[in-house]
Amino acid sequence: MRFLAEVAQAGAATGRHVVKRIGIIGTGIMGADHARLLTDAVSGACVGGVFDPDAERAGGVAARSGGARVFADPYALIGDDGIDAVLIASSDATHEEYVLACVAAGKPVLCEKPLAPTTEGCARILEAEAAHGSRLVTVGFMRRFDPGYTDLKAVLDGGEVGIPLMIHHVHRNPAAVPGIPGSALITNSAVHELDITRWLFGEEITEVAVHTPRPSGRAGGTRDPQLLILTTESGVLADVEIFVNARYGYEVRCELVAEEGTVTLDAPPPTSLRRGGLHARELPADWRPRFAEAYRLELQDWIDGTGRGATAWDGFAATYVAQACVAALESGERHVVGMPSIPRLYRG
Ligand SMILES: NC(=O)c1ccc[n+]([C@@H]2O[C@H](COP(=O)([O-])OP(=O)(O)OC[C@H]3O[C@@H](n4cnc5c(N)ncnc54)[C@H](O)[C@@H]3O)[C@@H](O)[C@H]2O)c1
Ligand SMILES: O[C@H]1[C@H](O)[C@@H](O)[C@H](O)[C@@H](O)[C@H]1O
Repeated sequence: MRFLAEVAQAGAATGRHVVKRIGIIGTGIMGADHARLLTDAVSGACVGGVFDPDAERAGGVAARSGGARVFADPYALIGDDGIDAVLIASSDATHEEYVLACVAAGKPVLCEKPLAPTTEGCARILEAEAAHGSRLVTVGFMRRFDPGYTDLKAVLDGGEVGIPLMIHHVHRNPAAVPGIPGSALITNSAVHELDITRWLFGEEITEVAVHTPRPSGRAGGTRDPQLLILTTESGVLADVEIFVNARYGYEVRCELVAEEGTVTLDAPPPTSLRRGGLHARELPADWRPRFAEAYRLELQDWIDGTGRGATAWDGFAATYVAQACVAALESGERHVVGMPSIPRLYRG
């Protein structure tokens, strides 16, 4: 984020240590976790204020963040002179209105994924940023900072395994809210694989298909699991198994298949137990332990203004492909994505 970089430079020039005061909107699981990281694990930042409709929850996070202010109005937080940048971790449907308010106020904003659940909502954000004239928005696709994914990309980009042909993704959660629509598996969960596939290969997804086996009896009527088949511009085939009621734990892994070899991204930690005829490794209950380092690096990058995070365009593109996948799920047919061309603000 250019603004945060400028603040840092100003601090360096005057010899003062500048701490950016972050306002957090939404202090549920992710908002609380980001507040903890900003307070304890990220340098150059503090939590300046929080808002959540659940005032008690907001108060608890503020107290654990060194006594941050609790705002009664999210727009007052966004407009406050004591808040340098905003982190949005409220529910998906609320992201658009808060991101637009941040852009209107000229404040850098890190918005949890998805940027917005609809392409229309994402497009309104692109228009607002274009009218502002520079990038303010970062999207919380934290896998771009996960050491496993960055290693995999380095091997691929270094040419060590040659031309990529296929990638197999597995994304499993232990349990989801019973009966959620099948589309939510795509827009809320598989959207990570849509982003990471674009990022890994540096190209767009052009065609999608979605297959469903008989649904798990544990899914309360949801079409779960699903198998997404994606084709990229150069002809790489990516399959994504998304299974949000897998019961046994949280797991994300993948295997890249290329002309000269394969690269496997397995689930950390590396420690495993051999005992009584078994070789076992503990699995986390959710994404926070699995991607702890990715969240920390993502936040540090945002605070430092290095700008490696996903842009509003990346947020738009992921939602655009997700919408094509939802159409493919509903029709049972293959869909051509037809991605619009990238606006000038996001080129290069
Ligand atoms: N990057 C990741 O790996 C990751 C992981 C989990 C969740 N997420 C995303 O983070 C966001 C939050 O997810 P969560 O798991 O923390 O959910 P959560 O339900 O635990 O928290 C959401 C919070 O938003 C608050 N909220 C509801 N309506 C609001 C409004 N109008 N204004 C402000 N706050 C409002 C709720 O009171 C709640 O405290 C979601 O968009 C989700 O998709 C990202
Ligand atoms: O909102 C969460 C989050 O984005 C996690 O990273 C993902 O693994 C889950 O499937 C999803 O429900």
